[in-house]
Amino acid sequence: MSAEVGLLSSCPDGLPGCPVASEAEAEAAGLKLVMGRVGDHLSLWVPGGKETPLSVDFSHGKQGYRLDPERVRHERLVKALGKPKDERYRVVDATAGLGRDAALIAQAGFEVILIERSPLVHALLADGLSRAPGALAERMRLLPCQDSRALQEPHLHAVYLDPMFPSREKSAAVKKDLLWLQWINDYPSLDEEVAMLDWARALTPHRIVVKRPAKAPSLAGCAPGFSQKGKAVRFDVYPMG
Ligand SMILES: C[S@@+](CC[C@H](N)C(=O)[O-])C[C@H]1O[C@@H](n2cnc3c(N)ncnc32)[C@H](O)[C@@H]1O
Repeated sequence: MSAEVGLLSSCPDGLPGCPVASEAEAEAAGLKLVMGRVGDHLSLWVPGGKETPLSVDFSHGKQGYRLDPERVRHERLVKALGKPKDERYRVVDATAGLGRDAALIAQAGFEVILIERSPLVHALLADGLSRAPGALAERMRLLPCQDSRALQEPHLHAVYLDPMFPSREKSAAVKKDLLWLQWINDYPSLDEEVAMLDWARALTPHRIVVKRPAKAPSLAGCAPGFSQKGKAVRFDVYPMG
């Protein structure tokens, strides 16, 4: 079950959560997270906590560094996607989250369609995209908040999937933002994993790429054609022709 989030008045309208007048009120109510604006960034944080609030920023911090064009081509995700063929430059990121992987894909030269079904995560992502540098924002199109399986989009180079997977590490070792995402999102069941892979196949992209923790079983128990393996994560590639 997803944790309830305290919503300050600076949040966009219509988000699921519990309206609060202040961070202190959210803390007193025992809410695990609170959302509101910190400067011009829509942000999520632990009320009364010491951690830096989480927001989406494609220009600064770690994300800005990862998007350096020289670094991008060495990224395993970009290698897993391969080169576009038949003039197909579009990739659907069906589990867009905070848009970090989508930004890498866009920076590698693809047009990315981003889909995110969690309204809170979607709001953070939309806010980050509204401040993204023009060249990057032009290649990233965020669809309204929805389940990606509603989408039917032909002529794709790839469908990219990065569904939540329960971390085997203790909470302290899990990165703060990943842990907070785990609090507000549910893990997919095996049936949902199967449905996700079936949906991706039905779009007939050149390939499907799935991000998994290094030691996790493959999505829906379906063996990939090959994998780009790293220490912590791997990218399973399902070539489709
Ligand atoms: C692990 S996060 C993705 C992180 C992302 N790759 C990034 O770079 O920030 C998984 C996200 O997928 C979203 N998600 C899972 N299933 C989905 C579906 N069927 N349709 C749309 N979004 C989905 C979840 O809400 C969650 O935010």
